Amino acid sequence: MSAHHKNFVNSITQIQTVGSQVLTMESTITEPAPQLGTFSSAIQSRLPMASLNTEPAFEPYPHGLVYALCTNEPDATPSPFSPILGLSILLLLFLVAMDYQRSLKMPPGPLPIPILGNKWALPLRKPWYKLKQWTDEYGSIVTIWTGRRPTIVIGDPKVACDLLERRSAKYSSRPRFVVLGELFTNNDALLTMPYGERWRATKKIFHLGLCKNACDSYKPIQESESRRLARDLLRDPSRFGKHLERYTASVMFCVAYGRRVDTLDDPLIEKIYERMSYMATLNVPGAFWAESYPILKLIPDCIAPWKREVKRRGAESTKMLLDLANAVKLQIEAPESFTKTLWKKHMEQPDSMTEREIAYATGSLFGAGSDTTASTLQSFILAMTCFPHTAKKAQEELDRVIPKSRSPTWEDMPNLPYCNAVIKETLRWRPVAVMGGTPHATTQDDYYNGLFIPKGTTVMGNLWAIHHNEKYFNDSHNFIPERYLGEVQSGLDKYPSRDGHSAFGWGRRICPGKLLAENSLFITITRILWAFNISKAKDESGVEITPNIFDYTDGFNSKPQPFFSDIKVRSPAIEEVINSEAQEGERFLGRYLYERK
Ligand code: HEM
Repeated sequence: MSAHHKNFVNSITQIQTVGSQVLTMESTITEPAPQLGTFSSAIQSRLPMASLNTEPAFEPYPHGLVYALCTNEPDATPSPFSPILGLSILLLLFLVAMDYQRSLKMPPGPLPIPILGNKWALPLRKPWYKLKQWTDEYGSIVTIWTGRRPTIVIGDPKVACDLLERRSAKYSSRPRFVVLGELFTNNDALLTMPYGERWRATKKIFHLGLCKNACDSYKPIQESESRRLARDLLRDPSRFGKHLERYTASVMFCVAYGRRVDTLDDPLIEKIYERMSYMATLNVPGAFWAESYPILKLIPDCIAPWKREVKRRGAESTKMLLDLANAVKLQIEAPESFTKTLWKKHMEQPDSMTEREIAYATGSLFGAGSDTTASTLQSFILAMTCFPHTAKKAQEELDRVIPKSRSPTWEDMPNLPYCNAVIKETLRWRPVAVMGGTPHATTQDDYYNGLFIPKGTTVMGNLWAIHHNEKYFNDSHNFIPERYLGEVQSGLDKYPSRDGHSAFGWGRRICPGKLLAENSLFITITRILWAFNISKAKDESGVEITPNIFDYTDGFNSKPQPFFSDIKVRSPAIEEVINSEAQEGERFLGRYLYERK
């Protein structure tokens, strides 16, 4: 019997002492030690993992009920509850036995409490650290239990490609999202939609607006907005995070609705961002008991304030998306956009999609595309601040290829291998969808290397473990673009996918906005490197401020916490080009600044 299975047997006996378990089995989250002095020395010496000073938050545990069931003393007076109690205990034991049988064949994992699973051991804050720790302990494929629902956590890119790509016919659904999917969006957003006919039809709609030809047609928007971004960085470099957010918001708004975002103070944009951050809180593993016990969804709204709130916000959000889509319908003179294309199709074939589907398709586009790209760009600035020698190498390449009189363009892409490697390394080093984005789910039973993966299993590719797997990337927290130029990979396993990272996910559920995002990353990253020197900012006493490369936000998408960076234009000649190109960009974008009716 394996250690894992012995654990499970032991755990059955622990059901009666579940209360004390909760007190004693608190987990410690670990992450690489924050750098105190120099970052590079910390990296080189691979400092031991240190405790986070923030304790994981635990929710109240309903152990009282289970404990009462198990310790009920026989009563002298026959009680009408005794048969019910007896039956409940029998049912409980039956379920425990079934779970045990099933788990014997499944990949190993941490000790679950029967019926309750491992939820209590998974911290709400930055769960990807704990998931990686389990990968290190149990292997590249680990089972954890959310209530009685199994989740497979993958920590090796080869396993992820074997299952999520090569066997994508079985691995392309989504788990049940009781709160975000069913209560908040009624599963109308592609991201949480289960695999099937409806998903295929919606995916076709996305393909229409995000295929290579469509993406080529968006390039002038991306180029013009990135010219404006360069001027923003020139005028007010300390607010670089906000400028990057405005850039991606504007590109996505132009693509989705044909209207640009001139400032993030636009109340509409504030509302959209507020919706997105609310959605991110609904998707954190362990945040809602109804995810582990979907039966809780049936509690009447009047006694479930959490449910009332989710539904209220869902209705508000649908109204906002419908208003946005309808504004385009009414605006005949609005430039071409994803929404306009869908309305045209709707007019030709009214049955092809509903108004709500149009609203959700374009709403998902903005929601999935703006924050992800902006966060990746912020990670790029963080990398350039902490690893300035890589920026210098990229600038040497740019200076060789680009004449002084202009900034980089799409045509330069094949001649800039080092810059392309910087982009790949950014996506590997700090993937914004740090736990692999929305998890997949299986639609059939399967076996992998003799291990059973039942139908309905949630499957998560933990990018934090996959992109920092030392079998594929040595010194993985060090920013080394040369990995993608074949210079330092010797002795390591070859990464199993063509990109050399999995930042955009896998198989049939791979990010449909990948090409649009890659285009944005190319045009902004090369422009920033061509135009600016990026270095550590200094405090009032002239001492350099070293940002903490592990200081990232919680939530579904993780981005760097605000940090200081010194961004300075490289020469007066470049400053002149930035200003004149920004003017041209503004002229082009004029058509995207129409008044909403
Ligand atoms: C750097 C930027 C981006 C990153 C890192 C990223 C990453 C991801 C990841 C990891 C997934 C989950 C894939 C999976 O389940 O295997 C995903 C899904 C998705 N992404 Fe992106 N994404 C980015 C930009 C975009 C953009 C620009 C758009 C839209 C134009 C977009 C739209 C979507 C949609 C709609 C899905 C859901 C697909 C489905 O469930 O079938 N993303 N993305």
